[in-house]
Amino acid sequence: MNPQEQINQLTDQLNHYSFLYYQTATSEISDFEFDKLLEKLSDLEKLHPDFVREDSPTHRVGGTISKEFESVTHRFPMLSLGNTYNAQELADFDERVRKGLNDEPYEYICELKFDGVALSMWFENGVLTRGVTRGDGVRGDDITANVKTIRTLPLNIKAKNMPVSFEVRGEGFMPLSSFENLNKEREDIGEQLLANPRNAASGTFKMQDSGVVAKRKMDCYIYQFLSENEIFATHEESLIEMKELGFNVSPTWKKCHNIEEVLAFINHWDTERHNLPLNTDGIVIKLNSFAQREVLGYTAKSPRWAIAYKYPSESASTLLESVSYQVGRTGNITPVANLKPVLLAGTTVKRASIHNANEIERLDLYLGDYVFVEKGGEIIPKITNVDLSKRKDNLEKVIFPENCPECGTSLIRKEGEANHYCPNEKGCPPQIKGKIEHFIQRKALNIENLGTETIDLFYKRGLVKSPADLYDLKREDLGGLEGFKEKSIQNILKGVEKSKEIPFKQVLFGIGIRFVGATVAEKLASYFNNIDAMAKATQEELLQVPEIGERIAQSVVDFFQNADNQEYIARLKSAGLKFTHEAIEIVVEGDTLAGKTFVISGTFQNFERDDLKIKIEANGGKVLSGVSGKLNYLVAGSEAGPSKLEKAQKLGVQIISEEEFITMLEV
Ligand SMILES: NC(=O)c1ccc[n+]([C@@H]2O[C@H](COP(=O)([O-])OP(=O)(O)OC[C@H]3O[C@@H](n4cnc5c(N)ncnc54)[C@H](O)[C@@H]3O)[C@@H](O)[C@H]2O)c1
Ligand SMILES: [Zn+2]
Repeated sequence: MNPQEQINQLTDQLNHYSFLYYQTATSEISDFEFDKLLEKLSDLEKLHPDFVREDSPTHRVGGTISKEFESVTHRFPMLSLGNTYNAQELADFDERVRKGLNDEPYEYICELKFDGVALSMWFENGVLTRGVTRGDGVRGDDITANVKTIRTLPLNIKAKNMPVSFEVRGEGFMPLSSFENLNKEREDIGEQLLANPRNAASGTFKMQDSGVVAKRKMDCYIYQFLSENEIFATHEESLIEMKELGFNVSPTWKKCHNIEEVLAFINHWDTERHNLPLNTDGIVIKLNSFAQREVLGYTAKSPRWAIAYKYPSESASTLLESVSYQVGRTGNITPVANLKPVLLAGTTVKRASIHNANEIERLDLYLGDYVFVEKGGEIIPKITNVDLSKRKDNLEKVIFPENCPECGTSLIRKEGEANHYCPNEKGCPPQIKGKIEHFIQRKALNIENLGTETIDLFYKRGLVKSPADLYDLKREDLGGLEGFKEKSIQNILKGVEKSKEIPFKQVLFGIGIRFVGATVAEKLASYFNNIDAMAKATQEELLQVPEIGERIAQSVVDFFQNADNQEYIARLKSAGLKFTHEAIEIVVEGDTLAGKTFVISGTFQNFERDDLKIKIEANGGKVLSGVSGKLNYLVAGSEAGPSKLEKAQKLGVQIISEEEFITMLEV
């Protein structure tokens, strides 16, 4: 291949990876490999400037803008960062800075490189007016409503000495705890898990429904202040002042006077960063003085006064021994690689997920291959690629099975879905056992003393094939079981008995309707009050329930139309489970709000929504569901529905804040 062909090939290849990375949040190669290819292209371009293509990834910021949001032109371009992977490249950077500044003294500020999405927040007269993504660096998506759901982001800056208009930038992220909760919820309802917090964050910030974004408890670390006239002399000053103003500046930054101190910072955080509430993938080293930054300037893609040092993502090579196929509660089939144990980032890895059939095809796996496993931002290690240099002849190709490995039923793959699943809901053992495990979990029927092994045993003995069978269990049935002492038998039966007191919303979650997670079950329970009303509801009626969309509505309708499910519910009913919603008893506190009507919208600092409702009713007020001309007050929280606000304004309904509501109570 001649240099021009090579440049063409690399350009196409890198643009392809970038497209996947930014638009579909998937990576076909590791970031390290991507950056190596980019460096190779950049080197070739320097040698052959005539062949540089217009669409070269070396001089463009990677993202794009999407159709779903209004696009906004940045007042100051939002650039990327140059990156390095080793101390030598870092020393080279330092050398360039030193030369560029003609040996003047200088300082660096080191920060962690937070692994999320870059956000830009505009303030006018102290008020947050816009939140914008980086996009292609010149224009980004206006995602103001979503950005406003970030609790740590002040919506209003009171300080007097601020410019009329200014901008702060930072990294929006999904805290690891939110990420884990979200995946737990998805697991509960049999949905595909999200790969890593960064993808989850970039997907979440681009959602249309900011109510859903609010629930995901996103956060943002602020690391940059911008205004037309520079008001700070150094980056350090700006960080201190922004913190003072109430912005969420991570306290992890440090001033360094030379590259040795920078290296010490890098070493310190290499291990320490794993204790932070979010993923980080490196360190950002920035020149402290703004005047000196001006001197060094920018390339088309990144500032010359800053650089990112990326921690090499830990990767190991090991033998692929076999692939097993796990069947989930909802019939999802997940291929899992069984590996020769290998040490990776301090833990021994024996298994790695391969996600689905597409991934098997992409990797082109053979049993006996040596594969690279990486932990990256992911919780479960994954196979990134095959070490082809070690591939032997006559290996057996890994082929995704056509039949369920547990029950033999032909697998199904719905159009447009990546996953295969086993449709034999009623007869496939792991699906049956999975449903029972789902049913007894703490958030559902909370039956203590029943573990996976016991369920397995009960199932094998033909004692329990459905959660409903639990309620038919008798002392005598369990008496003959090996290893069961009288005491544990009694405990199990007691636990089953106690579950009859569990509130309807938890029972509804426990019965395991597809896509009905704990929160959705709660919404449905309080809307319909009992299971019969819900079972009779049409798709249209279900869509009236707050936050219930097409997919859930359809799944609920399908569930209740199925004769087996009807019998299942009937059995649970006759066992005495609660199928009626018991409204919380309201304890009267006073009558300050007597005769007044309220609609609640958004989220609140001092109350959960339900508590706010109780508070209003306890003080004699009435809560309505929709805004009308007769309504007295709309209590608007931090992400109040725009349509409700608009309607209230039109109809002249008084809109009050949470604080104003609290003051009303104090009168
Ligand atoms: N694997 C793939 O297929 C693939 C494809 C495309 C890009 N990538 C990866 O993405 C990288 C390019 O992404 P990029 O352009 O967003 O660059 P980048 O993520 O390497 O660096 C720039 C970004 O860092 C973030 N950042 C975090 N903490 C910061 C701090 N303290 N100060 C300043 N900025 C901070 C900002 O969001 C900024 O936009 C590549 O180097 C590559 O590793 C991978
Ligand atoms: Zn099966």
